[in-house]
Amino acid sequence: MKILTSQQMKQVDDTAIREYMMPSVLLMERAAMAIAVAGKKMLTFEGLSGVLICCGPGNNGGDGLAAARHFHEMGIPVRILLLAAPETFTHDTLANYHMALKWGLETEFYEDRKDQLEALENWQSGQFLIVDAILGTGLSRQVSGRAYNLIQWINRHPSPVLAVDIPSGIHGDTGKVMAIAVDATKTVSFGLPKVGNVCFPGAEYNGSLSVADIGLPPELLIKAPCVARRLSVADIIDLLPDRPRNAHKGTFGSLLVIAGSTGYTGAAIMAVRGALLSGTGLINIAVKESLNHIFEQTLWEAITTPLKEGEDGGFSAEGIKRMHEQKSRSQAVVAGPGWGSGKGWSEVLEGLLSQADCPMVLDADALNLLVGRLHWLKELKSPVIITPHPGEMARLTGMSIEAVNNNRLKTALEAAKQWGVHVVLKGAGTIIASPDGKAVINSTGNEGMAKAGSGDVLAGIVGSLLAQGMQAFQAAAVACWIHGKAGDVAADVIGKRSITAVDIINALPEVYRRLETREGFNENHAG
Ligand SMILES: NC(=O)C1=CN([C@@H]2O[C@H](COP(=O)(O)OP(=O)(O)OC[C@H]3O[C@@H](n4cnc5c(N)ncnc54)[C@H](O)[C@@H]3O)[C@@H](O)[C@H]2O)[C@@H](O)CC1
Ligand SMILES: [K+]
Repeated sequence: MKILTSQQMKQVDDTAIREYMMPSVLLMERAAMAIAVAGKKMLTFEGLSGVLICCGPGNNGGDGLAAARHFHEMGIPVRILLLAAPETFTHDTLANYHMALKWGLETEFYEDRKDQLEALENWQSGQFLIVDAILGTGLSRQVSGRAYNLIQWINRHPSPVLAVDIPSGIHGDTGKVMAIAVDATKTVSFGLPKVGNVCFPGAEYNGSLSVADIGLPPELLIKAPCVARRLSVADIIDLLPDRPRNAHKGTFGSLLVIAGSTGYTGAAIMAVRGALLSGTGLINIAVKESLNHIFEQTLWEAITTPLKEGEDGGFSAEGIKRMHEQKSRSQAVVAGPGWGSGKGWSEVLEGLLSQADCPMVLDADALNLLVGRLHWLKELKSPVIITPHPGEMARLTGMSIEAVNNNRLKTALEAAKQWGVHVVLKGAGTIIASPDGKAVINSTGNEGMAKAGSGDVLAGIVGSLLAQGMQAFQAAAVACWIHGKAGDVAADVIGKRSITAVDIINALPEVYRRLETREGFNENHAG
């Protein structure tokens, strides 16, 4: 599914209005009907007896005013709170304001007075639904003053909240919370989801997210430029490499994992286990000689290449030579998990990047080594995928973690373009960005996966799919989906709190089994 910026969505709306002769009030009417249908279900489900609709001056408020008519026609008591004077309304919002009056509805101005809100609280004995039509994709500045206070009141009130298009206060292009945002129970977005609906932190505020058809011409939606996409189960099934019946282990590629050091052997083991269970034919793990016995004993299915150690981490010159020989026999490399901070690893990394003759995943300590050495990524011969979490991304870019998180999509896209690598910016709603400007926002996974070792498993899955011949961007996006889904499957069985990286690994077979048997997964648009 496509994800649009506010501007891209507006372009679609404008083209529908100008070139497809769709009156803008008709689009608003369809949007309002979708809100009324969703709202009616919430009223029934929660046993509520009225709808309080909070309307801003823009078209988002117009959707709310039009929805008021539909609720009224359904016989549901409606109360309309206006945040701005009608003189400031957009054309269609004003039209719907007048229609609401003609339909016999009353409106009241939000005075920002305590007694007004106290009186509201007891309306319908407090049993009402709140419709948030304060701000939509036209949000352009920090929320302050009366709008801030009303949103604060909405968030404190026990009523369920239905957000129109996007929760008010979430920036449509970034997902950033503009000082405050409505914490919705459900959000109905129109046409296609906006970045703010799917990018965290904004995505957290949707509650459950659905996308309503408001009658925009299908061919316009198909042609519409988008800033990112979201992969469905069908996409994942489509993208996964075929497994021919007459395959041999060479068919499924050979992966070299360069990982682990004293204190961090677990990281290497988890990366290899993630890769093993993702279908690679042959896995070779390049490790320090002194640690070899650990891998021999724990990773029966992998081959180990014990290498002479360097003075401060990494390998000796002879060890590095052997590592390159092994690399030349591999279709993909995973480097970095559990390296530790020894300076010797920088030689290993520089060598890998200067002779990058197969696709490579750089994770964890390999990323820390790249800080201040991003020029090593210049003139890469093969695709490189980096998998930073926001902290690593902040160190790599020199931005603050807050700045990274406030614009995750743009940060990943710009880094990918500037450094010429594929970027997997981890965290809720992982962003996968390519150097040529493509992006995917991942929909799977849960907070239970925020545990040490989880990233190592992901690096292993990406490496495995690369070794099986997938293109770098697709391998990264599919791996993130599968990794997240394994976390979701694990959460279903043991709950989120207790999930460990090993549980994610153990859930991988079930994820692949369901994909292979095309067994349905519950799609969750809100991710
Ligand atoms: N034809 C269309 O374009 C359609 C638009 N639709 C709705 O229209 C919305 C977009 O409408 P608009 O572009 O009018 O934008 P909004 O309705 O989001 O509001 C923009 C207004 O809010 C003000 N504003 C911006 N930031 C503010 C802040 N922080 N605090 C207080 N006021 C602020 C602006 O000055 C402007 O007056 C969508 O989210 C969707 O709900 C739907 O009706 C479907 C069709
Ligand atoms: K809204």
